[in-house]
Amino acid sequence: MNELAMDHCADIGCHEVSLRRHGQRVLEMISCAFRPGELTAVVGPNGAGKSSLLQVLAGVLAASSGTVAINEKPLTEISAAERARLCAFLPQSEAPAWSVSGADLVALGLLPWGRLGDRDERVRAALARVEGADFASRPVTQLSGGELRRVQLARLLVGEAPLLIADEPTAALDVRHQLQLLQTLRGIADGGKTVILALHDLPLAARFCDRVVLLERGRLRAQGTPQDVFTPALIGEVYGVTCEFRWRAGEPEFVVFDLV
Ligand SMILES: Nc1ncnc2c1ncn2[C@@H]1O[C@H](COP(=O)(O)OP(=O)(O)OP(=O)(O)O)[C@@H](O)[C@H]1O
Repeated sequence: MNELAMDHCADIGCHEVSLRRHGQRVLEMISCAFRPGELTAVVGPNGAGKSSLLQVLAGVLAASSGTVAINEKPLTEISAAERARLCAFLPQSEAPAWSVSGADLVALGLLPWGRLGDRDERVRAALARVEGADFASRPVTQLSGGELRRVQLARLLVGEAPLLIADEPTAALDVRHQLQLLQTLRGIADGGKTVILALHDLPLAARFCDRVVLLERGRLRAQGTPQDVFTPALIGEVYGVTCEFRWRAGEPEFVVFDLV
């Protein structure tokens, strides 16, 4: 058996989750489920609650009420060490605290599994997935924004947690690396992992994701397939734009016409 694969799959669900931050209600009675084999995009306007929801799912923030459970076990009953083996999380932004090499930063993603004989090989393979071999020996404080993000993504990908949660993973990437990342994450989901992403890029979400969770001002506005959720009426209303979504052989063409 693979040395890392202790938990093979992760069903994660939240039930009536609400969250208050500094007295402000930022999530209100959110219920949704994420299954192995699925790539889900959490979308919505700025401030809708995407990062907050991802942090609650990853156990970084505790819900004010409601429950989050992985494989039907409440997150509150899962130890931090066990959670780290179940869930790899990439926050929206994260400045490097000190100047380690790219390879050492990626290797942090293996910490939940202790010392591994093939650490270096795993780190090399993860960096290769983001075309980041050249960053292995570079101090991370000397990388560009997109290069650093790719190293952080390699850290997300290096372990074998069955659940991957990434907050705006494509935000700093050029178009080639956005496509490459979504293809990689699609393949990871097809391999049986549960993958949840906050995304602003609706065409990318439509093209690669199985499911979309649409948040609006802390509430769950819609969830379903991209074709269910990405309708001009709904997206237009939630984002305050006029837009057109056309579907051609399952591929979306999305055009924003104007502000409303
Ligand atoms: N640390 C914090 N303390 C208090 N309120 C916060 C904090 N972080 C976010 N908020 C508030 O919570 C709400 C949801 O923020 P969140 O970051 O989850 O939204 P988001 O959908 O990820 O937005 P964006 O697309 O801009 O990243 C917003 O009203 C925001 O102002």
